Amino acid sequence: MSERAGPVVLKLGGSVITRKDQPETVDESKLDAVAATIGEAAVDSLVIVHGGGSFGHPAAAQAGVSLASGTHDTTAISEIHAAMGRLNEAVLDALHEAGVPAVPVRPFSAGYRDESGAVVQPTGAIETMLGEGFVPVLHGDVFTTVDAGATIVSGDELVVSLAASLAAQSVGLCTTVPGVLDEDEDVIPEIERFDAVEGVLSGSDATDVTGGMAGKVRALLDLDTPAQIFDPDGLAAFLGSGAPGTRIDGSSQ
Ligand SMILES: Nc1ncnc2c1ncn2[C@@H]1O[C@H](COP(=O)(O)OP(=O)(O)OP(=O)(O)O)[C@@H](O)[C@H]1O
Ligand SMILES: C=C(C)CCOP(=O)(O)O
Repeated sequence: MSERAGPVVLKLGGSVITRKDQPETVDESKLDAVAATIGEAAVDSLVIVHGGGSFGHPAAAQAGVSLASGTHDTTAISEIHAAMGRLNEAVLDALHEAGVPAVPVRPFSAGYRDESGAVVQPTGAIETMLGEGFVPVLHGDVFTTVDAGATIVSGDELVVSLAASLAAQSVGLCTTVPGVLDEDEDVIPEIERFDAVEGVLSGSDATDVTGGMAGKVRALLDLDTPAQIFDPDGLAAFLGSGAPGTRIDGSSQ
């Protein structure tokens, strides 16, 4: 019997669904547009992860928390998690409006970072949700961390963890740029090694505690499944099994 293909794993970048230049501001038109595209796509097994945008990053920066820097301040932990909850609710509302059977998965209560810094994100509940025809919606979050209280887990890290543990059939990251751009602002078709593009990768345009495009490319090169980085104009193509934007494939490393 053929193995059932794993899900499509899709990241909605915080720079797409929020106005990263304004605190806790959803970009309603962009969010509704990507939700509509997802609702129109015929994808039978889909996991969505969204970023923190102007909800999570400012709250984390204010508390001095990042991928590597943790806190034991439970007020700060609760505030970051609550900010991400507000964004997760807005994303779920937009997906429901578009007819997507989305359900929330809150990483702070579902996983942790171990003593080596690796993300441990159990998938039993997520696999059961997929089996019931639901679309699990996770997000970058504050994340309990061995010997550091709580750090930040990025949506990109969750995408990598889920893609591996769920044997994703494809991985897509929808952000504000049509792909990873070279020094001439042209889309780089494929990236197989970080050092080949390090010079053109910088952080994000706004507050970002998880490394921006450089962090994204580095995380995706560790994946067994090639990933695509594209903007909302490429989303329909990606969900239709196309390969828009930049392909990140670290398998030859
Ligand atoms: N070489 C590059 N090509 C394209 N974008 C780049 C490059 N270097 C830096 N960037 C910046 O990276 C940003 C995308 O990274 P960012 O982390 O903001 O994405 P995101 O996933 O949408 O956000 P979040 O991490 O909050 O979910 C682009 O908007 C751009 O400003
Ligand atoms: C900053 C927080 C809480 C989430 C970070 O997730 P990302 O925006 O996907 O990097």
